[in-house]
Formats: sequence, C-alpha cells, structure tokens
Amino acid sequence: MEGPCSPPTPGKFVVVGGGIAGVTCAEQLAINFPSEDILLITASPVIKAVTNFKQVSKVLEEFDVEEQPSTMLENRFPNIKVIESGVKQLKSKQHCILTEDGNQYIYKKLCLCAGAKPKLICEGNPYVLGIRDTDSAQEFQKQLTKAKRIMIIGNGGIALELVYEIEGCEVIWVIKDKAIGNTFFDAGAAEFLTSKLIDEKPEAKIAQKRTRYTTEGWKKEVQARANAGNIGSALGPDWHEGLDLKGTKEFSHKIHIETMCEVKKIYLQEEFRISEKKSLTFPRDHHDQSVTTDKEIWPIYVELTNEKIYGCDFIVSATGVTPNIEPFLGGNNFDVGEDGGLKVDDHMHTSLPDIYAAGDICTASWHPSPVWQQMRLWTQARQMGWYAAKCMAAASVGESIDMDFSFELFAHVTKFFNYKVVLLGKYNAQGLGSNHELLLRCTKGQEYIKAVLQNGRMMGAVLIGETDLEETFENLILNQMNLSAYGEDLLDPNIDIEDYFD
Ligand SMILES: Cc1cc2nc3c(=O)[nH]c(=O)nc-3n(C[C@H](O)[C@H](O)[C@H](O)COP(=O)(O)OP(=O)(O)OC[C@H]3O[C@@H](n4cnc5c(N)ncnc54)[C@H](O)[C@@H]3O)c2cc1C
Ligand SMILES: NC(=O)c1ccc[n+]([C@@H]2O[C@H](COP(=O)([O-])OP(=O)(O)OC[C@H]3O[C@@H](n4cnc5c(N)ncnc54)[C@H](O)[C@@H]3O)[C@@H](O)[C@H]2O)c1
Repeated sequence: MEGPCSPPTPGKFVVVGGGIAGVTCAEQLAINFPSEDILLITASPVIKAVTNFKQVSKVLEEFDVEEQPSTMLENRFPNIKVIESGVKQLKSKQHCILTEDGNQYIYKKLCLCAGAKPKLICEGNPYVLGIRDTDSAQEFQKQLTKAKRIMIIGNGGIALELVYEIEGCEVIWVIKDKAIGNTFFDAGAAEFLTSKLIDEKPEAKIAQKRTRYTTEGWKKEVQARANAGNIGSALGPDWHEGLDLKGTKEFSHKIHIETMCEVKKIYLQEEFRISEKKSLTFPRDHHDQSVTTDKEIWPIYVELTNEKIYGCDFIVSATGVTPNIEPFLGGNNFDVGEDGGLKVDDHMHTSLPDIYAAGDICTASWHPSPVWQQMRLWTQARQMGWYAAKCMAAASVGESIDMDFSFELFAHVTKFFNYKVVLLGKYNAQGLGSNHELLLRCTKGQEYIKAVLQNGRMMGAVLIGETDLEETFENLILNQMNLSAYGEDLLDPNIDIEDYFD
C-alpha cells in the first residue's frame, strides 16, 4: 500500500497498461534505472510481451505478441512491480493516480498506455460484437459455433482477417468503400487479393503484367476493376491462430460483399416481424442480382443504406478503435486529438507536466516525417513505448534526446489472405494530392508491387507476396534518390534492382 496523494511521498516511474506499449516502456525504464522500482499498473491479469523480435531491415520489424502472466515480467525484470488493478482517476496536479482497489500511487513521471477499445456501430446491443482482446475473441468464437449467417461491418484489418478465416457460416460483408481493405490497400491491390480468393484452384499459368500509370489512368483502371465486384475466401494470421472460427455448416467459405453502404437500422426479431419488411436470401454468387425473400427467421435483421435487408445471427462491428482516455480525464485538461487520443509531442509528452503517453491511446501531434503516419498497430505501440521510456529517462536527468529513427519511415509487415504484405511510407499516396505517379507490377496469384513516386522520388510502396524488395525500397524512400532516369526499369522483373542501386 502506497502513501496518500500528498507530498512529500517520493514519486516513482509509473506506467499504466499491460499491452505492448506499456510493457515495452516499463522494460526500458527498468533497464535504464536498475536500482529503482518501476510500477506497471494494469487492469488485466495478463500482460502482452514481445517475443521473437526480428529487425527485418532498417525500419521494418517483425515480432510475435504473447500473453503472459505478469509474474513472468517481474521475473525477467526484478525491479518491475506489476499492480493488477484498473486506474480510476488521475490527479495530475498532485502527481497521483487512484486505482479500483482503493490504492493511490505517486509518480514522478507517468506514461499512459491504456490502449483503445472497439468503436462499435451501436453500443449496448448484445447482437453486435467487437473484437479486441482474448475474451472478446473467445466470445465471438463461441457465438460463431452456433451461427449460420453473420454480418461483418468494416473494411480494416480485423474484417480482412475474419472474412478469410471464417468457415461454415455465411458471411455478409458490408463495406463503405468500393473495394476491400481500404485502410491498407487501394482497389488494385484489393482486386489482386480477391481474385486469388475467387480462383480456388491454383493458377495453371501465371500471367505477368507490368504497367506504369499516372494517377488519372490508375484511377480509371482500378475503378473499372472495382466495379466488376469482389468476393473473398479463407486463412489467417496470428491473433486467431488458436481459434477455430467455424460456424454450423459444412462448407468452407461463403462470402457476399455489399459495397458502398452502411448500416441504416438494426431490428430485433419481433421488431422486424411487426415492421412487415422483407429480408433477402443469401445471394448465390456476387453477380446474383435476384431479389428473393428469405423465409428463415433470424435473431436480428439489418437494413443497409442501399435499402437491402438481411437477417443474421449476429453482427461483428470491425469499425476501428477509440482511445481509452476516460479514466484519466476528470479534472485534467489534456489536449485531445480529433481521433480521441491524448495528444503527444515529439517526446511522447502529453500536454500535462510529467505525463507521457504511448501506443493506441495517443495521437501523434508532432510534425511528422513526410513518409510517416500514425496507425494503431503493434509495431508503433512497441516503438512508442520504447521511445517514451527513453524520453522519460532523459527528462528525469534534465536531458533531451532526438526522435527515434523508427519514426522516419512508416513500415508495417503483416499477412492478409496468407500473403506477406509490406507497407512502406505513403503506401496509398496519402496526402500527396494528384501530383504523384504509380508504378505497378502484378503477377496474378503471386505478387503485387506498387511504388508511389512524387517528383521522381519514391514516397511509398505496397509489396504483396515474397517480393524481396522491402529493403531496397526502404532505402530508396529514405534516401529520396531521384529515380526519374530509371522509369519502368524500377519494377522490371528481369532487372535486379538491388544491384542497380548498389
Ligand atoms: C483483433 C485485433 C488484431 C490485430 N492485429 C494486428 C496485427 O496483426 N498487427 C498489428 O500491428 N496490430 C494489430 N492490432 C492492433 C494492435 O493490437 C494494437 O495497436 C496494440 O495492441 C496497441 O497496444 P497498446 O499497448 O497501445 O494497447 P493494448 O494492447 O490495448 O493494451 C492496453 C492495456 O491497458 C490496460 N488498461 C486499459 N484501461 C486501463 C485502466 N483504466 N487502468 C489500468 N490499465 C488499463 C489494458 O488492460 C491493457 O493491458 C490488432 C488489434 C486487434 C483488436
Ligand atoms: N494485420 C494487421 O495489421 C491488423 C489486423 C487487425 C487489426 N489491426 C489493427 O487493429 C485495430 C482495429 O482494427 P479494425 O479493423 O477494427 O480497424 P481499422 O481502423 O483497421 O478499420 C476500420 C474500418 O471500419 C470502417 N468503418 C468505420 N466506421 C464505420 C461505420 N460506421 N460503418 C461501416 N464501416 C465503418 C472504416 O472505413 C474502416 O474500413 C486497427 O488499429 C487496425 O490497424 C491490424
């Protein structure tokens, strides 16, 4: 039990949150100050640890995320003390935090890493599930074992992973956009992925296409392809590896995508019966435009903004996250970003004295490198947690450090539809306006490579498949070499560009 929130109790380094950001921050502080106790206060009984860390290239990193009992962290770092309790209040003027179990802790420097929670399309409806942690993932799995048809709303990472993974259950996937995976891909990459899913059989012959598009040409091309419709199918990355995502039926994948629409209204069974509206059967294939009334009775019905209504067992709202800032707000005048995160400067410092923030809870509010942007990802949670600890350590001895190199270039490696996916810099030409050019190489069923160029300099890239280009492209983006002279050779599969730029 710590002393009350009044001086002269000496403060400690305190970190809130046992996710990747908080754990990395606490570990780094423990290394920097081996003779001091570091407090890690977290609401959950397990902590998330980074394992098998691999620096793939200068900025790209890969690692596994493992849930561990907090004692494992305390064993690795004897000067870390984990307190298992939620923070219910922050008194920033007194440098004090109060926890649910009635204790209070004085900090000299505090790092808030409480993450984010799913932003659901509708709160409080038991038929609308969000997926965030092990518990919610298991709840989803449990519901799925009883389901014949579900609806997935959203077009980001979770939706992409789920549609590929779910078997034995009809999936109606509702997206606001024209093409799938809009937070990670443009329509061209989306088409590359979906075409693999449609063609269940292996490609007999691999056709290779290499094209150079200006923005204008590209837009027309992708629009034409997007209009042709998309359909998806299965397999999946880490977080659901231990989960058997199977519904009640014996088929593998049955996905229907409703594009460019949103949820208008959700009806409970009885409400729907009274409304006398009609719902639709599951479309036979993505060209099926027939309108057949569904005879089956469902627990809920969803009316979409395109006026279609489908019944289903439940909805997964994979519609992004909201930073967990509420417990820290009362009486504290934090600057909060538009996305609801605690604004942090280039030293991960919030607007209040001695309070830092890292990971999903924060909004990066410094002037970023032209090829970096914040995305709420494991990699950034780790990098921010690490860098926040370095900044806290430096500030506590009256020093300041330069921004970490990892914030020079946005770099993310992941897996979608069993393809390795590498995203670099302004991979979707975000914020570049119309003044950019795209180079594209696509080998159906094998690889999709897109380079984003502006004034002859590479600003970003999407690499899908085993392209082996990540290091070279990373260097080209970082060194901003003028590539105008190379033209389409840049993506010519017969030219080894690694040699080219050595
Ligand atoms: C289903 C799913 C799949 C994902 N897949 C990927 C992926 O493949 N690649 C990728 O890069 N990213 C992925 N992400 C995103 C990634 O998980 C997050 O960006 C990352 O975990 C954020 O880490 P964090 O430490 O900031 O927050 P979190 O991991 O959310 O940790 C927050 C911690 O704070 C604690 N906490 C919350 N409130 C309080 C409180 N009041 N008091 C005390 N403690 C509190 C929580 O218990 C928790 O320990 C995925 C996310 C989800 C939901
Ligand atoms: N492999 C990976 O890298 C990976 C995988 C899963 C999740 N994640 C991360 O986990 C977090 C949560 O994932 P997520 O998929 O929920 O979020 P996300 O931010 O990736 O995607 C949210 C999606 O929901 C859509 N959306 C938002 N509001 C909507 C509404 N009212 N109706 C319809 N659509 C709406 C958005 O257009 C977007 O497509 C994100 O930070 C994501 O980056 C990453």
